[in-house]
Formats: sequence, C-alpha cells, structure tokens
Amino acid sequence: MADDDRLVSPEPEDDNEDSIEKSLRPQTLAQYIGQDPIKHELHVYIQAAKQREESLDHVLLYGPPGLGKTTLAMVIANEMAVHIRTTSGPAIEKPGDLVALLNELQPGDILFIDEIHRLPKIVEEMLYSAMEDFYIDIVVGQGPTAHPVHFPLPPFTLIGATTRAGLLSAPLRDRFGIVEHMAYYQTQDLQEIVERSADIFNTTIATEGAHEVALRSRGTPRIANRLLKRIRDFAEVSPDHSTIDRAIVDHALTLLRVDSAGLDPTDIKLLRTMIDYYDGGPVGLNTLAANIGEETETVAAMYEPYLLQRGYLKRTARGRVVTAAGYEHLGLAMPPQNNA
Ligand SMILES: Nc1ncnc2c1ncn2[C@@H]1O[C@H](COP(=O)(O)OP(=O)(O)OP(=O)(O)O)[C@@H](O)[C@H]1O
Ligand SMILES: [Mg+2]
Repeated sequence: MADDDRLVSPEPEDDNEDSIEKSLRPQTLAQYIGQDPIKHELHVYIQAAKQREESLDHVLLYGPPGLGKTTLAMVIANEMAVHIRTTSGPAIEKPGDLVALLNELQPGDILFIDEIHRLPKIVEEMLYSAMEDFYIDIVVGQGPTAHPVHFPLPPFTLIGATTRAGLLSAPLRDRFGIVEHMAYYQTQDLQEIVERSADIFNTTIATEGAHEVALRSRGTPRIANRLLKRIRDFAEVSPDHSTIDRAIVDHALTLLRVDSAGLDPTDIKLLRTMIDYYDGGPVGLNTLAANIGEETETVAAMYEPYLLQRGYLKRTARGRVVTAAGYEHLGLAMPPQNNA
C-alpha cells in the first residue's frame, strides 16, 4: 500500500476530501474544538488588536499535519473580520511572487503561508522587513538601469504554518510575535469533533460510537473525519442500523484494518519487524525502513511520530526500541533482558 493511500495518513487524501474538509471547517473560535490554551491566548490577542484598531501580530502555527492549522488561520481571519490570502512556501518561487501577494493586501489583511519552512531563501529575506516594518526594497530594471525601489506596505498579519518548526531560520521565527504549538487532540475533543461532523453529514452517531472513532483517530481531526465518512457508508448499507453505534464502528474499522489504537497494518508490521528480527531493538531508522520497504523519510515523517507519541516506540542513541507498552499492545510478552 502506498503511504498516500493509508486510511490513517494525516495528509489529505485527494481533492474530494479537500472539499469535504471545507464543509467541516469551524468558522469561529467558539466552534473550534480543543486546543484550549491556544484559543484562550488568541482570543485575548484578537480582542486587544481589535480594540486598538491594529493588525494582529504575526502568528506562527506549528505541529503535525491534519491538526487544524489551516482551519485556525481561517478562524482568525473571520474573528478579525479581515480578508485572508492563502498560499504556500513552495508556491512563492521568486521575490516578484511575494510582491504581487503583498501588493493585494488591504490594511489589517492576513497573508497565510502554509509550509512556510519551504520558502526560498531570497523570498524569506524579503519577508523580514515586510514583517517588521511593513516595507520591501526591490530592485527594478536590469543592468545599468537597475535601481532599488522602496515599497511601503499596509500593516498586515502574516500567519505561517509548518509541520517542521525546526527547519525555520531563527530570524524568521523571531519575527512572529505569537507562536503556537498545536498538540495532538484529546479523545474527548476528537469525540466532539466526530459528533459535530456527523451532524453536518446528517447522520446520527451514538456517544459510544463517537468515542470509539476518537480512540482510533491518532489524535488527528482529519483522520477522525475520514474514518467517520467511511463508517457512515457501512451504517447506510446495513438496513437495521441507521444510527452509528459502537458495534458498527468496530465492524467497519476492523474491516478497514484500523486497530483499537488507530494502528494500521504498516504500523504493526514495523513493530513486528523490530520484535521478530531485532529483539525489539535498538534498530537504526534506515535499517528499519529498508526492512519494511519504505523510504527512511516516510518512516520518520508518517509512521514514527504517532508510535512515539503513543509510547509504543522510543528513540535511543543507538536506534529505535519497542517499549513495554508496544509489546503489550501487540499482545506479546516483553523479553526479560529488554528493559526499554
Ligand atoms: N479544532 C477543530 N475542530 C473541528 N474540526 C477541526 C478542528 N481542527 C481541524 N478540524 C478539521 O480537520 C480537518 C483538517 O484540518 P486542517 O486542514 O486545518 O489541518 P492542517 O493542520 O492545516 O493540516 P496540514 O498540515 O495537512 O495542512 C478539517 O476538515 C477541519 O474541519
Ligand atoms: Mg493545512
């Protein structure tokens, strides 16, 4: 299975999922579920900026994919009652592209740059003065007629999103007044998200059903919504079950091979490989990736983070190790010499 096809991938599946996500996006802070510390802080900053009739300070949102960074940027625009222009790091190839974007902004507007860690260096450097003092210096013309032009900008808010905060340069990071780390969601919050989405889909889900989906969604709203959408199909084709209850969730997710903790067959294969061939580790990431037939980068970005977060795997100086919780989840006894 290519990892893009994984049911539990935190990345969007396709354009169709994209449009479904739009319909599920909360519009206001009050509708935005979970991430309470971030919401409380933003609420204060937004109210203060509005009272002063100033633009909101620049905001950096970082955290794993599918946790609601894009959604939160839209919510902020909505709460500030300003326009938002969205783009991404790789889409801004040259300084002219950035100038064009900035040129369209009205005072107070938001420029949202997704994957901001992937901005070309030369564009990033132009952002420094744009963010700090609302101007850019550009060179107009070529050869002997080339001359610098000082280009003032309206006060605006940059919202940057990244899954890899570690890749941002210090000068860029330092220019964000508000830096928020998005955490994986609590089960209770995911349950609420599932119930809200079921409502929007016009389906009914029992509390225990929503709870079960939440437990198996890897702390990620995008995955919760995707699982719900698949489970709904199972409920619709079974004539006697119009409400999605726990039994339907369990039946559907068992068929879809998403286990009780949200692990899929590749996650299990990864853990089993470590246990069966390496006594639970330590194993180097490259070796592990080669063994399960995946790219090292894919294992690092797509498989490992959730297993680490869940506590089934841990990193040591000599490589990855399966923990006692990892053995237990697979129903296996941990060998006594292995005290991970
Ligand atoms: N707090 C939330 N409350 C309700 N739904 C949410 C919340 N956060 C995210 N969602 C839903 O999860 C889906 C994914 O969210 P979003 O696209 O904002 O994630 P993202 O962090 O930008 O992901 P990526 O890193 O892949 O760009 C959306 O459909 C959105 O409706
Ligand atoms: Mg996004």
